[in-house]
Amino acid sequence: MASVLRHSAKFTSGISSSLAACARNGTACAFPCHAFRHRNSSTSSKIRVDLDSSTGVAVMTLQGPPVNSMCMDFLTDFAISMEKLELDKNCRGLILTSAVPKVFSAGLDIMEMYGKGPEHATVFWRAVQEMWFKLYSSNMVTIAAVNGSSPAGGCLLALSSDYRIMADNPRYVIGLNEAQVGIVAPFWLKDNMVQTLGHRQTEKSLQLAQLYSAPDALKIGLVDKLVPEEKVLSTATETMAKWFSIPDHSRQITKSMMRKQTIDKFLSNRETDINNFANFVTKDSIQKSLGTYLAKLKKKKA
Ligand SMILES: CC/C=C\C/C=C\C/C=C\C=C\CC(=O)SCCNC(=O)CCNC(=O)[C@H](O)C(C)(C)COP(=O)(O)OP(=O)(O)OC[C@H]1O[C@@H](n2cnc3c(N)ncnc32)[C@H](O)[C@@H]1OP(=O)(O)O
Repeated sequence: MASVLRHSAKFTSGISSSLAACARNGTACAFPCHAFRHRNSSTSSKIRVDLDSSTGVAVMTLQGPPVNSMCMDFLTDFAISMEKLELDKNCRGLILTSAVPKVFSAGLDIMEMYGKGPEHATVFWRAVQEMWFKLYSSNMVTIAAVNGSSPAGGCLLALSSDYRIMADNPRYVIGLNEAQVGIVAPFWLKDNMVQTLGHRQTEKSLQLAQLYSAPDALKIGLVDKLVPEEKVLSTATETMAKWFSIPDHSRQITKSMMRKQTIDKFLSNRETDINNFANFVTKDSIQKSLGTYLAKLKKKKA
């Protein structure tokens, strides 16, 4: 990542230090509390992170136009940012959002899977796994503030968070449409979706590669709440306060208990999954599907 965390915090009063202590200890603290904030910012080309140490909330803003697609740089920045936040005692919660108008994330960058050899596929898939694993197994409270369309890998970010708030715009879509692209959602992401939607709904969604409009996503439980677009981030911040009212240790143990089976299965099969992906994605037939899909995406504009 090009940049490093810059510590721009200004310790201006005893009030701010007691709020920071509140954030560290995981005790309930009434916020938004705008006074005397401590802010740490980190910016890379694809991702910006702003941590407010006084509230314990970090906002990770995806800023890779045109569509926040997940290329290697994006995945690397994401992993480094997550590691830093996870180690930061001032950080208890993470909000994911996008600075790109109308798009949360278009998912994996198809160019990383098209016309590349097995070595690249291996490195790329490990990075994709790592993104999911870091978010899904995070100790932080994670909230996806989905302020635009969120297909495939974009939906992965939302699904692996603890709570999903989406902009109430029927033109924004979310879902796992891998089958449409000619590829297959990995087992760990399928398991993640089953936990959220149940088996039957997941099976239909995956086989039909369904992208749901925001209202339909709410109906099936793929997102938890719809709010007007301009309120997505503020609602995420308010929601965070509710999750922060639970002591960190008991919430974290509960989260890891709920997610353990999926994580254990992922860890035991991680290398096989990478090999499967590398074999699968480099097959001529899959490359042909990806090429056709890419051409369709480009043609849309013409
Ligand atoms: C045996 C099994 C073993 C292992 C598992 C195997 C396989 C699993 C493999 C993969 C899992 C993959 C998950 C994925 O994430 S695949 C990516 C799927 N993503 C999509 O289908 C989204 C496609 N994009 C869109 O639908 C739209 O772009 C949009 C709704 C997000 C935004 O629409 P806009 O109208 O605002 O923008 P566009 O004009 O469509 O796009 C602008 C620009 O960006 C390019 N682009 C869009 N999406 C991608 C992408 N995902 N990757 C790369 N490039 C993308 C698009 O072509 C335009 O480019 P140009 O400006 O025309 O050059």
